[in-house]
Amino acid sequence: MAVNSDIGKLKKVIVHRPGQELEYLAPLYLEELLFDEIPWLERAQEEHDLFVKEMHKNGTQVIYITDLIKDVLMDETVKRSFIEEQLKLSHIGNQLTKEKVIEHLMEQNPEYVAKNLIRGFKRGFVKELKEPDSLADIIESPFPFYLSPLPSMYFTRDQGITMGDKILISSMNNDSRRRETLYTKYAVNHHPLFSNIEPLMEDRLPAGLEGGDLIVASEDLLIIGLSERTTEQAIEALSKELLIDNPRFKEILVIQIPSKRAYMHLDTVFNMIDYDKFVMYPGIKDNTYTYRLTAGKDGQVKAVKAGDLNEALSTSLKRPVNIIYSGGNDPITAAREQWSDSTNTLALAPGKVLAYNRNTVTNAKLRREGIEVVEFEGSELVRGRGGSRCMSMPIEREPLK
Ligand SMILES: NC(=O)NCCC[C@H](N)C(=O)O
Repeated sequence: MAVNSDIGKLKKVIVHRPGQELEYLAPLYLEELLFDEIPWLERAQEEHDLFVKEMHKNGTQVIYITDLIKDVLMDETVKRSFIEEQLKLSHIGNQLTKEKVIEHLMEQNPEYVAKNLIRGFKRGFVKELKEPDSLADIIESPFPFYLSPLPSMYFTRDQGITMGDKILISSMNNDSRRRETLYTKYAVNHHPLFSNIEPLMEDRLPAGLEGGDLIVASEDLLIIGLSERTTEQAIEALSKELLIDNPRFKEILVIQIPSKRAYMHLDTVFNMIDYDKFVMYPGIKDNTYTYRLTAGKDGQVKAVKAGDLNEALSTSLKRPVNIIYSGGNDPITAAREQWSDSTNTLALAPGKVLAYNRNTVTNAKLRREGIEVVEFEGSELVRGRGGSRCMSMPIEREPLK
């Protein structure tokens, strides 16, 4: 089981079917939970099922993260530790209340725990467990949750990245997404599915490194986005690990994109779709910078500016590359389709991508450039600001020829 590219035929992938967490979204705290709009759950689930169906047609094994967690929570010790770690990151201010919630969850079956820690718990829930008599229980607060919902849970890409036979658990930039990675961590550490995949760096990664910023371009080359979510500190720590301490790549190419909500990760504006083809949102062309990181002679990572993106990619991949601009030649269309994740396609195989059908101009352009585009409807899913790449965590791809 390994991932040595971002385009090899997709064999196994981890996803999350959106659940009731989307019904806990409300306008007052949308920004805090990193959403811009409120999706309609039933339709979002139907769309997600279509997304999964297309992957099945491609011969991909699709695994739901909640199923993995249900399995690992059968062990009572693991269950307690998972619940306790989740609650450490909660808004529950009173220790007794926290203990009551832990005991309540320990009495529930693994499915309830796996799903409801994603859905979240409202503050009013405490009344079912104990007299709300502590200051923390009764305090007036505009935020109605003891445990926030995790509405971005269906963007499994961001939660972990398989590189070769190792997996890196992301260190999320925002508090509101931090609990998501506990699902990945517990699956990786306790589920037999991961018996051949080792975790990388464990808890040694500084905050600010999310999967949407990483592209395993080849066995030798890792591309990392320096973005709103991924910091230079985290990139430096990861490069030291991957280039010097436990060398896995010959080179890391950093692509710095504008730090902006609409482009929160590299894969919202730039993506690899074939051996030599990339799709990119043209609106960031003039504000994108590249840096090449390699192992220096002194046991330190050496960074140099890598210049023009096309040249940098060609040099790193040792072949000429074709950067295909999304949205046609019209800046308004390009910006509209970027907002709807036109570049956020998932490679099912080299030159074959899964994409939202709404990005008609980009999809037509990709086809003209020889890419096979498989479409699905994602009008509700897109409201969370992510496409098929964001919604998938590949754990096995066929090696490239
Ligand atoms: N790789 C991605 O670009 N993921 C999309 C994440 C969307 C989520 N609502 C967020 O803002 O973090």
